[in-house]
Amino acid sequence: MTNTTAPATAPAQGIQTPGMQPQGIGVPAPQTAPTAAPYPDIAVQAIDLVKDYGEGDNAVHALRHVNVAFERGKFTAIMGPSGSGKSTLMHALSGLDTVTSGHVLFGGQDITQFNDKELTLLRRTNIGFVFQSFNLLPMFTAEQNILMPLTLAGKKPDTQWLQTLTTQLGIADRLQHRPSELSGGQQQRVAIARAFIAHPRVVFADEPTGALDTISSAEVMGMLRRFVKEMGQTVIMVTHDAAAASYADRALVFADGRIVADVANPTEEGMTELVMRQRQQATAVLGNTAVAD
Ligand SMILES: Nc1ncnc2c1ncn2[C@@H]1O[C@H](COP(=O)(O)OP(=O)(O)OP(=O)(O)O)[C@@H](O)[C@H]1O
Repeated sequence: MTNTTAPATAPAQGIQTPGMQPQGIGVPAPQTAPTAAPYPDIAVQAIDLVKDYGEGDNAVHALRHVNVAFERGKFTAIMGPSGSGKSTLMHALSGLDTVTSGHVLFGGQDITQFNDKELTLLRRTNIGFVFQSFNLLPMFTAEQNILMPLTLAGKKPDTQWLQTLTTQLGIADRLQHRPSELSGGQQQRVAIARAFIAHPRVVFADEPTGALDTISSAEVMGMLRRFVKEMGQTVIMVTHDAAAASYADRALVFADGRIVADVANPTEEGMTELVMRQRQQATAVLGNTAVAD
């Protein structure tokens, strides 16, 4: 078992912004990296997570000792300026990328200790992904795309769940169409059905509304929210869209590899203001650096 440098508690980190209610989970962090789920309410947790790209003077510090726990059955949005570390955190939490130091507990298991085979199995059975560009396979029908995670895992299709999901998403009559015959909003709904088909513990969504118009975005976000509220799913979403973030139970704001705000029940206006402030601060820092240079 590996010793961690985790603090005694791992609260949701960050500056609590006036007028916004903080939502620190305050989960006691384990003193050593555990192999069983000690905190059943936590779906995934980052402990003292560091990710550096490159070394020495050229190193980019993408994650700077991030501590955060994501509750089961909650919808969390991650916002922040470009380059602040949002995607890096999501890739670390979902086992898509390695970290420099620290731990990721997924269902209580330290996945930073997993080998490639274990990570592939984890992603196939416990994680669903939704991407900005849908990532559907063009030669397959909508139904075949949705069932792909089960097909790859050699599992039988759960026809009842397929029907429930596609009815809820309003695509039950589009299942025999190929992606090119569907609108962007419909393609994203197919991608969402695919993300949930294998009953994953966590669905990670990376800019799910980035390629959609305002109306399709609102529909897709409403559906994600329903899956969380009515079916107890856990969703973690990176977004630049404050309107999308307002569907979440909680929003984290990243800046320069750190969580700088942790907001419960975010509103579009509140998140727009917060992210704007972070962007201005980042620009001011860049300006000062240029002057100093
Ligand atoms: N493979 C890589 N090699 C070197 N640097 C990288 C790599 N991937 C990311 N970075 C750097 O790490 C930092 C964080 O990047 P990350 O993609 O996590 O930011 P982000 O907040 O998701 O940005 P965006 O909103 O633009 O997608 C950035 O400075 C980025 O340039």
